[in-house]
Parts: sequence; C-alpha cells; structure tokens
Amino acid sequence: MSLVERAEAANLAFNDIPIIDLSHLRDKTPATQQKLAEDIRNACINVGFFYVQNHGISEDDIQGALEMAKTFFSLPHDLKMEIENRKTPNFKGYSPLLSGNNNPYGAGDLQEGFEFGWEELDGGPNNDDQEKSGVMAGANVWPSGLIGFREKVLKYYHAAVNLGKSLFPLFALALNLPDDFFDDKTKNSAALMKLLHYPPQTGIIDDRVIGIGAHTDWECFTILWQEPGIQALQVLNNEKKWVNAPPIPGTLVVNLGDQFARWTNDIFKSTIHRAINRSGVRRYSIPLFFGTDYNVRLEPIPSCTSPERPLKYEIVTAGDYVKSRLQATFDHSKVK
Ligand SMILES: O=C(O)CCC(=O)C(=O)O
Ligand SMILES: [Fe+2]
Repeated sequence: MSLVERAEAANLAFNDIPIIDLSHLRDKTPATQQKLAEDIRNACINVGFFYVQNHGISEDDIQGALEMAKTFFSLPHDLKMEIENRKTPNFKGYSPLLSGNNNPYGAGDLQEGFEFGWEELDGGPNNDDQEKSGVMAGANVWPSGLIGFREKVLKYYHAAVNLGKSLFPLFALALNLPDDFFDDKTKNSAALMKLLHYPPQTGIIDDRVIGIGAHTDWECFTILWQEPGIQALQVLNNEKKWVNAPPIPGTLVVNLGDQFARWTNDIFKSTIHRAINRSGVRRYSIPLFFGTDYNVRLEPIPSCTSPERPLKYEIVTAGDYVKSRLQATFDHSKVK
C-alpha cells in the first residue's frame, strides 16, 4: 500500500497512544529495522504520538535534570528574570508564567520555562555552524551561581539528542526512504530543550488559562519526559475528543511536529495537544524539540503527494517557519 493510500485508510479516532519498544533500536538487521519502522509508521499516520520504552536513557540522567529544574524554578523571580528569553536575540533563557501563549484563544500558558540548545558538555561554546544555523542558534544563557546546573541539564540533553538522532533513520524507513535520507538535512540539527514547571492551578479556574494551550509543535518531532504520577497531557483525536496521555513509568513520549507534517503533506500527523495541571501539586516536564537544519526547505516527499492529495502547504525553510511560530507565541515584536 502506498503512503497516500495508508493515509486515506487511517483511523484518526484513536483512543490510546501506542507504545513502541526500542530495545532493538541499535540492531541494524534489516528485518528488525523494518519492523520498528512499521510500528513508527502506523503511529505517525494514525496518531502522531507514541511512547517509547527501553529507550536507553538512564534514570540518573533524567533525575539529574529534574533536580536542577526544581532548583532553578524555586529561585526568586528577579534572579530568573536576569536571563529572561526576551533579553536574548534567540529566545533562549527563562520564560515567566503566562509569558507564552500557545493558543491564540487562550489567555496565556500557566507554565514557566527555561530553554537552551546545542552546547558541548566539556566547555566549548556553540560551534560556528550552529551560530550560523538560524533563529534559535547562538549561545545559551545559564543562571549564575547554580552549581551543577549546566552539567546536569546538558547531560540529559545529550542523552536525549542521541536518542533523537537514532530515530531519524527510522522515520525515513517509515516513509519508504533510504535510512540516511535525513542525514544531510540534520547536520546542525535544531535540538532545543525546555525545562518546564506547571504550578498547580488553584482558586477560581479560568478555562482560557491552562498549563499549555492547545497547539502543535513546530519542529520534526519532540521527545518529552513528563513527571510520573501526574496526569496533565492530552491529545486531540479527529472526533475532537481529548485523549489522556498519562505518564507511563520508564517511557518517554514522542510526538510529531509541523515540520514532519509539511515534509509528508500531512501524512504524518502533527497532532494538537495541551497540558492542564489541576492535580493540586507542581508538575515538571522536559520536551526536546528536534528539527532539521534551519536552511532546509520543507518540501513534501514525492510519495506523499498525488493528484488526489495535492500540496497542502506553502514551501518555506525550517528556520523561517520556526521563527514565525516563535514570534506568534512570545510576541517579540513588542520587545525592544
Ligand atoms: O508539558 C507537557 O506535557 C507538554 C509540553 C508541550 O506540549 C510543549 O512544550 O510543546
Ligand atoms: Fe507541545
């Protein structure tokens, strides 16, 4: 069956999010890779979200980053504001509560965040290619005086980036492409991580204020760690039903973003999701947004278009697309 036929036959009224076992991720036997690619293809065409288990990232690395996220967000407001993302040209740093608004009909996202991108662990600043590679490239900003913060956060970052890099060949196989299809498009791959803190929502609840308003992600895919034991993330199916995506111990969530929807002419789904923390306790999550290089044009793969399925999107570069979405979310036009 062709990709277009598979998309036409898709059942988008999902009620569950599939779990994919990555134990054999590094086993390059063609049959093993094809089986994994098939699982991923089904999840991408029908849901746009899946969990991965046995992903190989150590719990210590995750806990290290989580501990530092908790320490950072408990700093006094003024200290966090010293590295506010509006002060940097590339949106890195701290975003205070309600400063972002992912859903234009909402009144702000009830979350605070800390965003950073590629940086070697052992000291070197961002390399030149990264500097050139687009709106979100350029130096990270780090909070001063937080011992171990940069190291622990970057340790998890690099583990998650390695996982993300190993998924690109599977996405390519899932699209019936050679497994190295994305290699030359992800040389300075945009890989942005965000530590997120969602305070509990108490008092009178305004429905226009939730943790993060309904949105799609902008890059190719996101690898999301969410705090165990707290239900917050929800995914919208095509019957307009919000399906819970609860944290499942030992797993990470992978969801597709708009770049993959554009590459695939919507055959891979960039599914709308949101997070609401009405659990009564603080919630932390850590997404890593994984894109192609910013100069890459988001042109649909030929097998994803047909006379019955014409091109759905205007062709833009990955960088221009992400920049436009960032500006809409954080409204930097107002920033001097
Ligand atoms: O915190 C979550 O569970 C979701 C976060 C998210 O969707 C995002 O940052 O794009
Ligand atoms: Fe998201």
